[in-house]
Amino acid sequence: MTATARASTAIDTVLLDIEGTTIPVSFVHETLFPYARAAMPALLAQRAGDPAVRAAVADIAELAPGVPPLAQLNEWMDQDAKIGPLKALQGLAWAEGYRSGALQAPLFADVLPALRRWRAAGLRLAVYSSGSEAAQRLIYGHTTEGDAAGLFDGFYDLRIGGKRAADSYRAILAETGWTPGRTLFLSDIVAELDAAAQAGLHTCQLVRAEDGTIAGTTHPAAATLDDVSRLFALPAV
Ligand SMILES: CSCCC(=O)C(=O)COP(=O)(O)O
Ligand SMILES: [Mg+2]
Repeated sequence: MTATARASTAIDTVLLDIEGTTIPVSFVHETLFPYARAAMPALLAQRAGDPAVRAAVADIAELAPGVPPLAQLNEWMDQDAKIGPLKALQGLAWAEGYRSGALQAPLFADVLPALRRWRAAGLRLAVYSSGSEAAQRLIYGHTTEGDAAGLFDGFYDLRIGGKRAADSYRAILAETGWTPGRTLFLSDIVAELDAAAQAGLHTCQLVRAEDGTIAGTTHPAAATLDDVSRLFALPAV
């Protein structure tokens, strides 16, 4: 693996992480996660008949037999566990926050202009996050700069597998038919980039000053999506 981008490579698809890549870690950890934690007891009690809640509770019972669902969810939230039923229920909790206007997602300032430019130039854009597909559509549908969800062609979540496993990226490639050598994965987390690189994708680490991201040494690094444009010869300002 090399930390030098191959600028001559014709990238046609950009797959993006969310937290720490397009949206500050602080928004997820200091706004979204506490909002979901506070909403969880009422969500379980008042919407127990909702098929999505029932399915998540059934998944919890299978993963943690005999543990009360709320206790298990609190433990997972304490651990920041990336696990399907927690992510599904967090997404349901956030839906109400976005609907009421209590939640609005702050994109890093460079994100929307770059995504619009890339998209206008014909690049395919997709999201891969541990947050549920519904939560991904919500966060991009309710940014402080308006609805940006339409910029993306695909949304991939834990259904495909965890972000630190190379097989997850292989599964996305198998499902979409994308060419790995023309696909660029952007994330702030080196373990995720390592997994994507193992599957043959190009990688670039977003090292966000606001998040205090620690730069690795094994992937090209960029402070903004404009830097990504320069490193990978994507349409730039
Ligand atoms: C859909 S925004 C919330 C993201 C989330 O729940 C999370 O755990 C962060 O995951 P990511 O894979 O984007 O780092
Ligand atoms: Mg991230």
